[in-house]
Amino acid sequence: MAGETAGQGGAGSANDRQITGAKVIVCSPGRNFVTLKIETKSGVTGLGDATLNGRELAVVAYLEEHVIPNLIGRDAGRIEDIWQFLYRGAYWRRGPVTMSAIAAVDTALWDIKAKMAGMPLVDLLGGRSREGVLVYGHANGKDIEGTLDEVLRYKEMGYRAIRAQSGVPGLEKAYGVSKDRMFYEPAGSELPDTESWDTRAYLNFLPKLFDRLRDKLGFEIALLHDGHHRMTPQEAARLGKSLEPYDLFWLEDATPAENQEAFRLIRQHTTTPLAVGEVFNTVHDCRELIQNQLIDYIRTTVVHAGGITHLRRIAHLAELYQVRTGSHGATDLSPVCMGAALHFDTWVPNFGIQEYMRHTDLTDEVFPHDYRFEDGYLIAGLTPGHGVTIDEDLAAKHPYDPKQLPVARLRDGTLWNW
Ligand SMILES: O=C(O)[C@@H](O)[C@@H](O)[C@H](O)[C@H](O)CO
Ligand SMILES: [Mg+2]
Repeated sequence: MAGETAGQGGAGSANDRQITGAKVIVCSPGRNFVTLKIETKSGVTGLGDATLNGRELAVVAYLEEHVIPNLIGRDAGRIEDIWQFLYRGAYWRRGPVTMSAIAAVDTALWDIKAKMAGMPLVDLLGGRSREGVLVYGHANGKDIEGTLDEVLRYKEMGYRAIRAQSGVPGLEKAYGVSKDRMFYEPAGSELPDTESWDTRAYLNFLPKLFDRLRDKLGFEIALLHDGHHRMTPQEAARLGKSLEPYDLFWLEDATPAENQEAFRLIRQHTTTPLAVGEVFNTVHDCRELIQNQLIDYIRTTVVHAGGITHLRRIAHLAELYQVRTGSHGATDLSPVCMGAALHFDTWVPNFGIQEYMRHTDLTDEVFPHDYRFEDGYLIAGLTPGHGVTIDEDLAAKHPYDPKQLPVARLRDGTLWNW
């Protein structure tokens, strides 16, 4: 770009920072991941996660057709300007596909900038606010005793916070209960499976699960639960109230949050902490929730909420209203997202907790990384950048495998929120 000299866009010269190429790597080491790799003239490259579970190829097309051609020749150091170009310049703003594509670019550019500055991403963001990032794991079972066994197993593994999801009597399937004990992969078929749902059965059952868990565990371990968008506000209020004796760390996705006002009704009835936001893509999806303190934790992520640049804006707004971060971290967010998220989590002042569903060993081989689990925390590494790379040869051995998320229907056949 005309008139640029070293220092205007960060480490290295503008020439070094010039974007010379970018490519999308799609792979499926057990599940699908979409990764954007940006190359600069200096040879320094950066990675961003662009995985949108069940809609992966939409983001691939968006990146390849509408984003990458606009990146070539730009200064990789101008992260904000590129973000604004991709957001405002798109005209059709917001939404999961657009914001996941922008997120991948943004994450890769932050990775490049930190590498060129020779520092771990957390230092570029402002330095460590904590040594380790408190994480929660996913324990689930087909019934109360099965779930209790899994919660105890996660406690043995060193987790200090554990999400508990159980099968519900009378229902063939329930959200969050996996066939494979460690790795819950809901996108299990090329076209959506149909799962049946009965909210009343769930509402009458769940307090019994947490009563048993607290009776066995006591109150030291933080317990979480994901309602996964299934309840009406009034039903969520009833559940939150019934769970108060069990001191949950949070009740997540209590009701669909397109209508942010719905949380006011839940808030009036219960002190159970509320978390929401894994499906949000910009600050506009959660502004009223945060400003009216209708929630306690915001679940937005690096990969689905516009990258580090936008997630930082959401966290700053949340900080003003004493809302803490609690980023989504399911297995359908790649290790690239987890790596960047951990640097963000280690810096962000109003940190709450980080979801950590653990990836399979094969996924970790495709995405070598320097973060590690220790005594209930994840510790971000000291490698310059976000600390995650990709083994492209190994990735190429695991091609895309079309999968979609399930749908849910009530007993009368009504299509419901999965
Ligand atoms: O909180 C969670 O981890 C869940 O809501 C996710 O497992 C979610 O169902 C998947 O990420 C959807 O792809
Ligand atoms: Mg969730």
